[in-house]
Amino acid sequence: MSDTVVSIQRANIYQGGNIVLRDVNFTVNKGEFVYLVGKTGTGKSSLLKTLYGELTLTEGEGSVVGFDLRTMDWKKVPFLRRNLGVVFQDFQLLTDRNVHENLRFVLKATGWQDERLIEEKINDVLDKVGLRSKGFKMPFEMSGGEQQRVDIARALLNSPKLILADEPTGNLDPETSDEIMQLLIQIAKDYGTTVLMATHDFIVINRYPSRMLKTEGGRVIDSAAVPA
Ligand SMILES: Nc1ncnc2c1ncn2[C@@H]1O[C@H](COP(=O)(O)OP(=O)(O)OP(=O)(O)O)[C@@H](O)[C@H]1O
Repeated sequence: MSDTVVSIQRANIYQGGNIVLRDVNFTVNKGEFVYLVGKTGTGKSSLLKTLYGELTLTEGEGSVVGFDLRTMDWKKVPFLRRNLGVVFQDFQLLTDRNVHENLRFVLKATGWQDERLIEEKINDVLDKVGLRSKGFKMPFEMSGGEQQRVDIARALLNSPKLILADEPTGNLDPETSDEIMQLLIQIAKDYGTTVLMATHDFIVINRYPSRMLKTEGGRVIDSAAVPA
């Protein structure tokens, strides 16, 4: 049981009073790499938002990295978020400061105080994404692929058990998408980090096949639950 990182059971997910997904059932274990796919408007973002506490789960059961989504309130959301890494399509780096300062900002905001540990952590995550020598660069001086690596480094700062990635290759050319995919898969393998990645990119999925959760017709279909 301790290997379960995400568990959603009999969940109904709503947006603005309308049901978007019903009777959602799946679990994801430590170190798994899982795609979240589905046509536009079928509920991928709603599901991700439920997992990171932006949408409240009101029906069914859910736990994410040990947090019970049913008892989640606004006071607990920051604690949940500290145990997650979230990676978006559009990087969302602070444009007025360099890479090192971007990472430092997040650590400070999440309660880190010891300067030596902060330095060590920043170097550690930059190493993990292959950007050790680029800490002084401003975001606008970096390529899209490098910015996405910084975003992944930022997601790794608090050693999350789970990374939620929303279209992380959406703005990248095929070659750079490959590099980012290899990095995410490597992170899952080397550190046992679970990755749940929403994507429309079937080139990526075909090159790096893995378990898929598909939103369709108001349901979530789990490729792991469908007999071959
Ligand atoms: N804040 C909101 N209020 C009301 N309805 C919403 C809200 N956000 C999304 N919806 C509706 O919920 C449904 C699912 O939207 P969602 O954003 O989860 O889909 P998606 O699969 O992530 O789409 P995309 O791939 O375009 O991001 C859609 O019908 C959408 O119009």
